[in-house]
Amino acid sequence: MTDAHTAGPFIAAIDQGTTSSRCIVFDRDGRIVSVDQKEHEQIFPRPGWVEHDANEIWANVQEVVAGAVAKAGITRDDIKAIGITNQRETTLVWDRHTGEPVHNAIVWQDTRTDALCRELARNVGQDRFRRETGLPLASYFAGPKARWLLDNVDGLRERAEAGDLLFGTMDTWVIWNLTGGVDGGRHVTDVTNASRTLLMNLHTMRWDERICESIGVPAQMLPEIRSSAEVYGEIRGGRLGELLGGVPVASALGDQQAALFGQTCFSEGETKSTYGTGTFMVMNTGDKLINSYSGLLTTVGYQIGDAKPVYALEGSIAVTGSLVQWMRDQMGLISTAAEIETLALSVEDNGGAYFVPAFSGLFAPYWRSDARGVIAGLTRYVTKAHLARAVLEATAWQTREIADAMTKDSGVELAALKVDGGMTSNNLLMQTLSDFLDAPVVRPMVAETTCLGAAYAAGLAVGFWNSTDDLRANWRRAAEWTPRMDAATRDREYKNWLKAVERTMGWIADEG
Ligand SMILES: Nc1ncnc2c1ncn2[C@@H]1O[C@H](COP(=O)(O)OP(=O)(O)O)[C@@H](O)[C@H]1O
Ligand SMILES: O=P(O)(O)OC[C@H](O)CO
Repeated sequence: MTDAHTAGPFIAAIDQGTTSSRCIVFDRDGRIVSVDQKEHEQIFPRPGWVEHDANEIWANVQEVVAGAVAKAGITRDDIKAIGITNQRETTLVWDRHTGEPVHNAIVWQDTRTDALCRELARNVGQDRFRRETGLPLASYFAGPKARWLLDNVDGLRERAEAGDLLFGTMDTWVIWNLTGGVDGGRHVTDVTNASRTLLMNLHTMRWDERICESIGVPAQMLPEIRSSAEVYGEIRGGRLGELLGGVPVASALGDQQAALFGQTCFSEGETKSTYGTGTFMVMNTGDKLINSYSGLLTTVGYQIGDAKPVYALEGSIAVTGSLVQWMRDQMGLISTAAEIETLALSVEDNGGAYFVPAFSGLFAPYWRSDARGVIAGLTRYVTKAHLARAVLEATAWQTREIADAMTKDSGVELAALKVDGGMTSNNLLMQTLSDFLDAPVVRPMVAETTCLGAAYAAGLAVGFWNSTDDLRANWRRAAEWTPRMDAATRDREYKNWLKAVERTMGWIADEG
């Protein structure tokens, strides 16, 4: 991967993701110099529960940083800063004296706090959470996960109240370890990650005492909230201390916000959508904190140093790429993810079938945990090729529903959608997306927008890049799709999709 024409200095970025950790070294033009990546175990102790071993993750992070540095053939003097981006919401509590996690990390997909969230909604009400934190009460977010740990691990609440325990999302865990761990590691998070806890007040960018109290998380264990681009500390101690001691740790952004940054969506109204296991569409809303009435999340896009925070609206879709995996692994209808395109292209249309993959309920814009998956419109005519089309269309329609909600909430029509992630290699899907959105869809040259965003923020913090204009100049289009579908067909198909969505609701009794 090393590019012989690339000269230093460089910025490194760590992406601590849901399935793997990776480190990428970038040059001043935002080009990739080297990559190293390692998967970690997905732990499923019970149906609906998903955990990660935080020690394994920290070991992997050290390994991939060392790996990327070695592949680039560079030393600490060549690296001006390191940035962090991470799977959001995944929650960890550890002992500040020993550095040992008290339990596995509870992953964002984990639904064990469903009942707790329903109870909080009954006792405290949804509105207050929405108003102050921008989020609906849902098991997706970090605060209730921390409360679950305090309620379910012996002696934890007492230790938390005594100030012996630290809470963090994965940015916090990685930064604390990078900057010295038990030996003075910095206990910080950034505004984007804090905005996914249900504990931060979006108006003040501080922990909201009343909300922390109603969820039941003691303030003593919470990290300091900092901007997304500033020096939090330096790499110190351990294996990475030897290799990169003194390198500033200079950014933290939740991975979807990092992708917004890496896609250089710096102006109000600019929107990106990342197509991986799930899909996350994020629109920059500038200095406007827009309360969503359409089922979106209000969140922080980024904050560069002392500048004002930039807000965003987000539509999160739980199942997109994972539906393609399901067709491959559970149904055996394809043998690789890429085959879904060939199969879908063997027919003209969906043959009347619509597939709503509400496997674990529906995220945005519905937030219904009582929904379950449905294939509607089946007749004897439908083949596996039609189903392949319906699978791809499901991703495109779910995006369309979120785009509509964003227009409703923000008053801004989507001018174009910047895309990234594994599914964007599917041309049919990208064309379908443009058709359903009736807007251009564009993909950049550097598909690793998440790491790139973290690198950009770290580079800005240490003056490696001077302004967001420098970064914009690095963005290059690799591909563009424009709408080809007539309006009548689009409207008819959209109505059918919405009818299919209705049929998913209320499948699980006594939830919602
Ligand atoms: N050609 C393709 N067509 C449709 N889906 C694809 C294709 N290639 C990969 N995928 C899907 O994209 C996902 C992987 O994308 P990636 O961005 O690596 O995800 P994540 O970062 O969430 O792990 C998988 O769920 C896979 O099924
Ligand atoms: O690690 P990813 O790419 O699956 O992203 C997870 C999201 O941050 C969850 O909110």
